Amino acid sequence: MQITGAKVLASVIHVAAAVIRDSHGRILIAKRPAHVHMGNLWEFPGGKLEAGESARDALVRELREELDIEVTDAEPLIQIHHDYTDKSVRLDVWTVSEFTGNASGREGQEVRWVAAAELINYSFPAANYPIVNAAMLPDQCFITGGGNSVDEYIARIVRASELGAKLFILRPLAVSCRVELIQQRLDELEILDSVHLQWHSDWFEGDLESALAFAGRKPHYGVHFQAAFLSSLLNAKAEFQKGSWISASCHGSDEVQMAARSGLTFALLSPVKATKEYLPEQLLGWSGFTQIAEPAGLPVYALGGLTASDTARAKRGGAQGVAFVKHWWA
Ligand SMILES: Nc1nc2c([nH]c(=O)n2[C@H]2C[C@H](O)[C@@H](COP(=O)(O)OP(=O)(O)OP(=O)(O)O)O2)c(=O)[nH]1
Repeated sequence: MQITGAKVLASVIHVAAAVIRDSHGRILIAKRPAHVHMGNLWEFPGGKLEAGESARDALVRELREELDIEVTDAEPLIQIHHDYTDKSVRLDVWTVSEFTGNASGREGQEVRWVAAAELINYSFPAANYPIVNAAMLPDQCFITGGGNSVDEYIARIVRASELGAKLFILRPLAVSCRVELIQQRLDELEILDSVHLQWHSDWFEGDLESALAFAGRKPHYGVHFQAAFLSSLLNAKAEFQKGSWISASCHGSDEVQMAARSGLTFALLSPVKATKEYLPEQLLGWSGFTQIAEPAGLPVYALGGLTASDTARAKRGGAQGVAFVKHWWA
């Protein structure tokens, strides 16, 4: 216990928790008992670290004790620091896709396998908002180039989705084209029902309200903003519609922190590696990226001179995954 002035602060409780996925991509959630902290809310299974225990070891032990499963592989997903009124927690969240055994509530707790998109229909503790986003987001984000013709633009998106792309940031075409035309063309394509489309704010000439309203049109729509919009987004936070994904491009620690405070779904952080637009001294490199992304408290994609083959490296460095334009659009 630490005493600062009139305030008595309990030390931070360090917790390891897991987003456990089955072979259908469903995620396991458990209901916290009524009498405990954050009782009756849903959680990602896990628990407190014991003295001297690593987060990974605690995760393996807790999942064995609580669910009767044996973890065979786990990778870090996101770290969250959250101050509740009565305690502060640090949640080390991992993705577990490989385990043996049939998960059951060994301590009598209700457990449920749910589709990632359904997570927003469950009540979690306040700290879990970014964890739910990280659980829903894929590990690659495809940013479109400008495109000189509508047909070519649509064909490239279809081709990428056929190859497994799940998240796109749609930048406006280089030629004049109304957003409704692209929307209509994309809505006709069944293959795009299961992908997420982040419409770039440039489609709306920087009009925040129109952009947010557009994002609310369909469950798989969202809107992506340049960093210049971050302070307006902080003010507009209350207007974000439940389920709409709102994202922003960031270039440093202050911007990423503002994106997190605004409650954005995710951020892009660049430039990690060399691109034509940046001088060598402006590059973050992987260590610079990790310093900003790891404590950010929201999912962050690494961007700048990267391709899909950098995904594992990015995740090791605290990223949700990688974002890229050139290697799929050129
Ligand atoms: N496991 C888990 N804990 C969470 C989540 N979100 C969240 O705010 N928490 C908080 C609630 C608690 O304050 C703390 C976890 O403590 P806990 O009481 O479940 O830990 P434990 O199983 O080791 O508990 P105990 O029986 O040993 O007291 O973290 C979550 O998604 N999963």
